[in-house]
Amino acid sequence: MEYKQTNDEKPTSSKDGLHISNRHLVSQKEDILYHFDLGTSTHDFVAMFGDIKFVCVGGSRWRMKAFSQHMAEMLGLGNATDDIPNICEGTDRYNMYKVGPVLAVSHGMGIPSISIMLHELIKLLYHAKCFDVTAIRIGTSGGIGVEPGSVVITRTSLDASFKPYFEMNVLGKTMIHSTQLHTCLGQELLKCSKEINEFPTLIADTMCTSDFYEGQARLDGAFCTYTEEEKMEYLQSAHAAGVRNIEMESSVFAAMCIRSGMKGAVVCVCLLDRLKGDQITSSHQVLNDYQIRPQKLVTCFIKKQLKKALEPQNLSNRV
Ligand SMILES: O=P(O)(O)O[C@H]1O[C@H](CO)[C@@H](O)[C@H]1O
Ligand SMILES: O=c1cc[nH]c(=O)[nH]1
Repeated sequence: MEYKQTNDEKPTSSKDGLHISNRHLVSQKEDILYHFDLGTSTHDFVAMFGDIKFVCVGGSRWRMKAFSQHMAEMLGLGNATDDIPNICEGTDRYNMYKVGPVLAVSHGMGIPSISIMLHELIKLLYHAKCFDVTAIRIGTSGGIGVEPGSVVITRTSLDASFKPYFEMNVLGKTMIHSTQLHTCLGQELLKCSKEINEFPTLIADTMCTSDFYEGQARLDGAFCTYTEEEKMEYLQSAHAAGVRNIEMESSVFAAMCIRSGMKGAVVCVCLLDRLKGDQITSSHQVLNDYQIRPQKLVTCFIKKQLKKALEPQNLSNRV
């Protein structure tokens, strides 16, 4: 097996904006973002998206719509009950909402789904000439040794063998990408949680798996080849390696933030403690309350950043 470390990737084009590293794309006359149903010949990306500073992504389309409605109210750009149009209504793959400088996009479940979305999102921001963009995944996860309802801000995304990188097969070769999230951004988010002071929040490593059942050592999938003791031993070794939650997209999200030059953070609420069980038994109301926690934290962070950008000493600087 051949390994190729790609962290020395040279951007083919970046100016001071987002990096893309694809010389083929630069010479292409038109770029169709197929899964967004958007294209550079049919849409004016600079006019539509040029002011974007924050991109928030999450698995569920309903969560991302509710988040953008909440954001509209918090930024004084509307009411939480106002309808916000889905920019990608021509396709049922992903939903996209824009509220001022904040773009909210759903990504479905798992690495392949978010990876396709991120390729098109990064190209969208590049074509729109966006710069200094912060990307945050707001999600749900299974905790390891933490109280349900706790929010974990990811330090590094680890794979199922607790390795701190994302492996991808390209042309039959294994490419390796770093999965460390932005340290200062994580600290800023933790500060916001302290200010909100409504739910426990911690910075820790997150394990990213390619499956919800066997991939996360559950005993309640359609198939299971291990004992309860083996499951517990695996989860305990994840805990010993520094993992405090498990989800399914953080590795490629972290890798693509680094490759594109976006500051990236992953903020996930824990729906249960996997050391105590596998099934998610909380009521809809409790789960809904949990799901809102990362949104509250990220809204607080974005509001603070926008306020800071408007302070006289920062007005000449970029957000
Ligand atoms: O809450 P979201 O963002 O969907 O993420 C988590 O939930 C899904 C599994 O239920 C996986 O996609 C996992 O990463
Ligand atoms: O246990 C869980 C809960 C949410 N999402 C996951 O990936 N795992």
